[in-house]
Amino acid sequence: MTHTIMMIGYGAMGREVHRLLPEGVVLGCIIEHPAACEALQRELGDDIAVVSSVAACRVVPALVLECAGQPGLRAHGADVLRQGWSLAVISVGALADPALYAELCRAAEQGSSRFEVLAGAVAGMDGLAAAREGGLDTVTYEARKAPRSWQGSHADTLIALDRVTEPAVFFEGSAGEAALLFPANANVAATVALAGVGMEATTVRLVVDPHTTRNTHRIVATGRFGEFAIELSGYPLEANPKTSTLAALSVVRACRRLVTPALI
Ligand SMILES: NC(=O)C1=CN([C@@H]2O[C@H](COP(=O)(O)OP(=O)(O)OC[C@H]3O[C@@H](n4cnc5c(N)ncnc54)[C@H](O)[C@@H]3O)[C@@H](O)[C@H]2O)C=CC1
Ligand SMILES: O=C([O-])CC(=O)C(=O)O
Repeated sequence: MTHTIMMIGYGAMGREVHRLLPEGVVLGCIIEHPAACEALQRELGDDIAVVSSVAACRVVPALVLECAGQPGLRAHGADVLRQGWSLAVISVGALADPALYAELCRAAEQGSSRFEVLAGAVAGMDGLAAAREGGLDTVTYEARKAPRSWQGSHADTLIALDRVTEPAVFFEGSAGEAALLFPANANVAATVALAGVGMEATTVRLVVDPHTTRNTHRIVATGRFGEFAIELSGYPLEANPKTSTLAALSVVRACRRLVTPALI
């Protein structure tokens, strides 16, 4: 049996996910910016429809993968859910906006559908969400990336990225603030918050490190379960140094779950 999926956004991550789709999963439709549709349709040929809205999509996807960035989730997420289609979300930071979160929940109720928050570039979200059931005391999250990975973000206004010679913390605040101020770089802050103690209570530190080529994520949690510290040092995608390879792989895993009887 073949499962047809749809993708919102076909940038660095979308292309990597497409390349690694498991056997039995095919990409049937892509939603992209209107300006990008024609060239992308030419590039991909007729087997994949490239459209600019949910309404124009002629396939009924088994799963919709949002790989479009926070504005893409805002633009199309609710329409997908109202259609009754399952949505896997990678631009999780957009959910730090309570109005969007509520809109997506309403749309899911209307369409009898659901959206899944993907773990993305980090690990341990299963353990954190389980620990929450017993009560969590503190959760902190630190992201450490090279200057080129922060370039073009809000970090440019906080620190001279091209002049740092030692690791430097340029942002400390809540997960909600981080996720919305750094839409292409701090989605994980919102993921950790949603799995744990929420957008306000999750403490976030963002670090620029001129000595690293990795995207490193460190999560420390304490609670009734005990405590854990997880550090994940990921390779950035070549096509976009802001984005970790593992984030794309977590989208591939969501597709794998369509074709395996045992869910892991
Ligand atoms: N949860 C996580 O761990 C992570 C999440 N992300 C999220 O994934 C997003 C995608 O990452 P990349 O592929 O590396 O970014 P990218 O910038 O290479 O690709 C984004 C694609 O989405 C398209 N797009 C933008 N707005 C759209 C809209 N309104 N409708 C349809 N398509 C639209 C763009 O044209 C582009 O092709 C990031 O912006 C970020 O929000 C990235 C890394 C980690
Ligand atoms: O891919 C990463 O390392 C994390 C990232 O960009 C995000 O949280 O938005």
